[in-house]
Amino acid sequence: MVQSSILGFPRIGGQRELKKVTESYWQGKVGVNDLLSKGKELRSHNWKLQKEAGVDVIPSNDFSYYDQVLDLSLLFNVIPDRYTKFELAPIDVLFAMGRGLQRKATDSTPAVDVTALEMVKWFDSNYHYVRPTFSHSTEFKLNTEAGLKPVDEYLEAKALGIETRPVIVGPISYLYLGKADKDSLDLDPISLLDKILPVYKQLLAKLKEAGAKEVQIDEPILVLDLPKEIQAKYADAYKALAGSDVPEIVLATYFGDVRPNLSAIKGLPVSGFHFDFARVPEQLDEVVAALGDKQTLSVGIVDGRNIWKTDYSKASAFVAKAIEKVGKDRVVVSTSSSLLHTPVDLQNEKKLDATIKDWFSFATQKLDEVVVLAKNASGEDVSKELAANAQSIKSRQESSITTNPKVQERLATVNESLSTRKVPFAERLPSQQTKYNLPLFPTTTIGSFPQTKDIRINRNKYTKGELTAEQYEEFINKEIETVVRFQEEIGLDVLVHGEPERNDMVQYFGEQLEGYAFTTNGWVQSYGSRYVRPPIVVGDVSRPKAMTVKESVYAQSITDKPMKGMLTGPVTCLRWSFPRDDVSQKVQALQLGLALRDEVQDLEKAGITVIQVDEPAIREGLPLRSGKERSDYLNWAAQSFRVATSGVENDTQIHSHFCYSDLDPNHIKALDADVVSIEFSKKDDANYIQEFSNYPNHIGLGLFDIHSPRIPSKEEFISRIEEILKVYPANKFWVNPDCGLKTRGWEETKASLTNMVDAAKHFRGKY
Ligand code: MET
Ligand SMILES: [Zn+2]
Repeated sequence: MVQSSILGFPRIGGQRELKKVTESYWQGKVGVNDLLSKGKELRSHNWKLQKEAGVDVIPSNDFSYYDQVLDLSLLFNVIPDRYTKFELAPIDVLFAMGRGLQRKATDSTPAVDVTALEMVKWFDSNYHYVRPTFSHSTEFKLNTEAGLKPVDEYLEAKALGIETRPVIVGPISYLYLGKADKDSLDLDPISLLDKILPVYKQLLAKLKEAGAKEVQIDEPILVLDLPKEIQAKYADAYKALAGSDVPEIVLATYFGDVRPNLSAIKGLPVSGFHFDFARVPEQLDEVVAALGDKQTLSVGIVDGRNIWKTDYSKASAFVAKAIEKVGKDRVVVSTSSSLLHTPVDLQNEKKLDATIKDWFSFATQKLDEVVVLAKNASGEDVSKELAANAQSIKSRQESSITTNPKVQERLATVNESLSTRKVPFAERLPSQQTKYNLPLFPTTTIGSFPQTKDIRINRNKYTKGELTAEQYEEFINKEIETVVRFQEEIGLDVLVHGEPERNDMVQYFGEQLEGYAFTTNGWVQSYGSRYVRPPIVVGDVSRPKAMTVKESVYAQSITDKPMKGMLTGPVTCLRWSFPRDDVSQKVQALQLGLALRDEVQDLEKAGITVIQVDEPAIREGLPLRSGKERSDYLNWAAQSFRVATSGVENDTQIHSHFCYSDLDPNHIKALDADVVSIEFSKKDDANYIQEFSNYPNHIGLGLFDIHSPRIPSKEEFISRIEEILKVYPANKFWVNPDCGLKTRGWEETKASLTNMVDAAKHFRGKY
């Protein structure tokens, strides 16, 4: 019998239950018991769902209140000292590491003020993990203060009558994805392997004691270009872990091609491997050749990263090929990765066009997909399911919704001159300086201001038809005015309108572009309690009419300061959508570039001549391995940005913005934006800044963390700027936060920005 499995299920709940309860907990509206019992309820719901769908191998410990990597850090006691000195409850230590904590002293508790740990993209996905941060004083041990999460959750499922396979990130990936803390910069995390292995071993032994027969250990770094030294660690590490005192180990990789690292995993004492064949089907022959004769092969063929229905006929043929090679008993049909990256349930979509909806499959539907494929491979009769599936696949292939000849004709006109500004930066700069006459250390923000409850309520009312278009516009204009007046009051130089009309920086555009479908409830976790609702590219993309001009023009009309127009760049629109799988990403990005080019030019015509085109997702789209695919990507990514932005006059100032992860300075330079803001507050890396010192275009290095409610003082800003000035010149130095402020409250926003502007003024006095 061929078995079915999944590598993980979304934990947020079909109605974002996890977000609601976590945020209520942070606000002190509910207690820790409410939080914990909601978590339990969600886990139980998800396990039962999988059981009822007939999934054979059901994961546990895929749940998390914030991030599964952070959970491991807490469990292994990888907790920098700065988080332990306040005697916080374990769950609060977890949240403090994840998002920072600033709390006034009370009679019984001391004041707390700690920044968050660094948050980084999980491979090429839009999920973020909290980076394990090690120092010489890190003392690995099982931190049992809050129980032992993997064991407790295993037992919790068992009590419901559900046998599960606990999942944890493996030791080499865990260390490799981490970094040294500020106080221990000479420390190479991987050197800690021998110290962490016994703790992993202890944990595995406890799982075995609890009854777990098998664990899923994720080693996703095996799809990266790994240095030989790292590859070489696998053999000994897994020899140390495996044994009769621990459960069988299934080692899982995903998101890419494992072949260049096959030597690292060949012969490991594990019971089986999981590979991502949805992404890289070509690796089948070679990975099979590397298997031992008893090792199982988990065939990740149902895409955990996208929402398209699996083509049963293709997938079955693939599974059959795998079976032919290793036999039925050793094949498990699985999702390519955890389903964390897909929305919970298509059935929650009431508004999707029925034809299009029939092309999709969300996490809950993917459960049925692995089950049907496994049954089919086992010889059970699933002919009804196969026939229905064939019908949906055909309907999509033959649909006219997906093609627009006009878009395709225009795409053919894209060339070098369409993607290059009229003159180089050095010649644009003087005309921009004359036009805007900005002081040294010009201050600006990244775009969004707090998305208050009031904004959400009014947007909701408008969506439901309870507000007319005029009423809603009036409301938005009032919000814009508040934001504009505040910025004038504290003396910011280049203003923004605050983006109150936008639910999300990608969805907002997706909803206005042709070729897109969007969901009402298709939430996916991005980080912590922040979820996004990616729109879906279903066909050729075009822009029927202006998308942002009205709000920007209104904002400009009420101030004399320059008003920055705000757009989301083509690559980010694509990366934060579910892309088509029937045409290349390059084609989709260039189509978006053309649509945005029209928007940029419409803004310019309307008098908005500072225009920011955000590209925070360029980095995450970078193919995980170096080589042709990566260099091609960099070319088309930069080109689509330039297609969008190069049609403007010399004195129009193009800004761009990057956040979330280290982007190679060369990739930023390839965009030729006049001003670039880069998230920087948690980086502390002088070498990185240095890369820009000889770059003529202007840079704003993010000066404070917008993911945290904490307020940096003016002095803190000053010393931060002083640090940067040691390696970066004052004459092209912009002053701005890390990113947009939409997730923050007004109180901290006001205080932080005021301090930031005051610090800029301090330096103007000195230069
Ligand atoms: C994730 S980048 C966000 C940029 C956007 N303009 C904002 O301020 O919200
Ligand atoms: Zn950002």
